Amino acid sequence: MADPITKSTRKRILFIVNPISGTRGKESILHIINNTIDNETFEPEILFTRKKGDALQIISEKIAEGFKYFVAVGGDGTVNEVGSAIINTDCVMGIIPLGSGNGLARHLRIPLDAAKAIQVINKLRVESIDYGLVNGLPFFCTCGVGFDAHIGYRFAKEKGRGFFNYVKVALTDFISYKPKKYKVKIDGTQKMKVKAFLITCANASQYGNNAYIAPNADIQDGLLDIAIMSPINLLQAPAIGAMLFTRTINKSTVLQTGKAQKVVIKRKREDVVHFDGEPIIMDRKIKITVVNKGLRIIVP
Ligand SMILES: Nc1ncnc2c1ncn2[C@@H]1O[C@H](COP(=O)(O)OP(=O)(O)OP(=O)(O)O)[C@@H](O)[C@H]1O
Repeated sequence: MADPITKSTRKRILFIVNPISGTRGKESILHIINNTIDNETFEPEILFTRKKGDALQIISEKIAEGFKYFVAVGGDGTVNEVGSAIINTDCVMGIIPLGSGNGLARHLRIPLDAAKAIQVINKLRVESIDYGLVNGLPFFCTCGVGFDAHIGYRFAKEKGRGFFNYVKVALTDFISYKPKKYKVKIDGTQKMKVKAFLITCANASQYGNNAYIAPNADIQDGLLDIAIMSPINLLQAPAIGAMLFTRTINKSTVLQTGKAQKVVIKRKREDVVHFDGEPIIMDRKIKITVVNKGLRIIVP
């Protein structure tokens, strides 16, 4: 008599690889995933994106096929695409951090080594984290206006990726960048007019590459950390840079900080905004809010 057909109880997991993220080639990742994933728990499939925005389309099709686990293989832009596709669902995101900055993975202490990141996925410890919305667009690490948005815009046009290209763009543009005037309203009550080098709303503590703009950010507290940096000159820049990387920027006199559920920023005209380092031109008025624990994610 033939064996009865048994339905697999393995969890279907899709690895979505962004081939252009970071500086490393992605050929070896296929072997690393296949050799490391726990095949008793998971039934893996691996797909490469072909263009920006692909992940959203792929994920909506795969949810219909019964997939619940989606792994972003790339940097914060890839994490943003995968995360945005599954917010407020019972789907779960994993990360293999192969990008340039890897801010969310670093915040969550997901190992930067691919095999070790997959071992974290195998353990399947799931937590819910907050995400932000900037004029309706989700972000998981940071969003902002000013110099960081300007650099995101310039970096997106660069052919090369990676930390050194990022630093090259930042150093080249620092001298010519002109701080701008903003009206800021925090939680509907606190109003201020500022001239700022940048304004960042942080869900996670860092931009990526361990550059901590909001060292005390808690990704589960239902609040955004606001950082308003006053205009700085060339002489101040090295010390400010050092404070970013030593988690002490919140002690600097050039930074005003606070926590909020809602921030409204008004500028003179429409201009660039970044969400997780991805640049986009937005209206002069930007509304930034936070959704408490709206994304399920695998953490160490
Ligand atoms: N196949 C593809 N071809 C071109 N661009 C892609 C493709 N797949 C995704 N993208 C886009 O590539 C951009 C960069 O990806 P990602 O942010 O993951 O890498 P990164 O910039 O090197 O890392 P990080 O954001 O951590 O600094 C994102 O805007 C993403 O949407």
